[in-house]
Amino acid sequence: MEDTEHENLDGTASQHINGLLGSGMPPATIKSKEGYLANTTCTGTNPVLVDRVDQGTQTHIRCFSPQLCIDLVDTLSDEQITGELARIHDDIGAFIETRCTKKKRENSLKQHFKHVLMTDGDTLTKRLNHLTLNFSRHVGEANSQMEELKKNIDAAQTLIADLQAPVTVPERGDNTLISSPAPPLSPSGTPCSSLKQGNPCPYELYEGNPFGEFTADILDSVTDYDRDFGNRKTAYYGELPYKYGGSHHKARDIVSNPYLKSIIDKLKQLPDLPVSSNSFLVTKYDSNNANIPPHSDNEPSIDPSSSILTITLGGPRPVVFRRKPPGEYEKVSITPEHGSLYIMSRSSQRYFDHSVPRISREEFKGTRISITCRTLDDNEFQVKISES
Ligand SMILES: O=C(O)CCC(=O)C(=O)O
Ligand SMILES: [Fe+2]
Repeated sequence: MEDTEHENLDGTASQHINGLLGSGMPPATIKSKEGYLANTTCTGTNPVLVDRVDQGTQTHIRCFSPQLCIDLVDTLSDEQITGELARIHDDIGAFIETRCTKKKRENSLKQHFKHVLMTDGDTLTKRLNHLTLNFSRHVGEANSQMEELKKNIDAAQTLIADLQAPVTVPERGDNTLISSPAPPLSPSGTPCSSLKQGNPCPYELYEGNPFGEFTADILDSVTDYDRDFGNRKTAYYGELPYKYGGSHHKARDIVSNPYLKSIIDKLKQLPDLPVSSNSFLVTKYDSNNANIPPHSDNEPSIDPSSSILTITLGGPRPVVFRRKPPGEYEKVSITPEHGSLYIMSRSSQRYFDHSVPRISREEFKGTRISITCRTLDDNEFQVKISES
């Protein structure tokens, strides 16, 4: 900080010592003639300079202390006071004439240092405000950089998960799922026939309708939906919380929904289908407008080796799969029947998205409820039940 000009009490201008406490600046020297207070040869130790440690830089500094000056005025001799005043006032003759008594001169000197003290106080406040402002700006910038970093980490984790997932490069004309184990295919014809030859199929149908004995109506009546997305309602059950696309579901024990549990128990007993799912999302499509937009189930929280199994109960709704660019934007759709199960691999999410689009009123044949089962990874992206 530079030395500042300030008005003396009597209206004359003089530079004053401006070694701000804590400012880290070296103490300024008194302007022309050295006064008694700051004159080391006079006092031996230069008492108006105090040692401080600057908090910002942790450096040791010597600061001018106007308060110490005020305290010392009482100890000065007449001659010393006059010397100090001479340092402050250019026209000392005129000054002495108007303030003749020693007491008055003492007071004048004290006033001078009080003024310095206050001016320094103001400067300090301004500087502090300035620093606070700068600091908040830096904190703001750091926060947005942190957000950006989090997004990048998420994206990187997804990429790593995708790369680590077992990918079976399909033979030309091989329309099987992009991972093993492959469950039995539906006898109802070859799926994915509309995909270009050589492109792997994003789903596989489990043979038959293993969940035909269950009903959408009963499941609906016993299910406590925890999210209403406007276009669909969902209820989540699982031992870990589940986070996707800006939504967050708390962990909820599936035993609280015995009907759903009996459906999952059945799923776990299906032959040729090892199920390690620990996360169950019930989604209700109760009108022609109900839908889920195109998306991929590619959250880092889903175990890279997880299969994504979807059980359908109730009315038919087409599920559309699209091959992601680069390449052709091919579409393939299925209409899973009541009681059926379709399976996607986690790795297929890298190549395809899927959706349940709106349909016309005429096409709507009743509420569809799907149960999507996934294996969530108990990794850093998940908060344990106890913390949720
Ligand atoms: O209802 C369906 O078949 C799809 C549900 C789905 O894609 C999801 O929950 O991520
Ligand atoms: Fe999905």
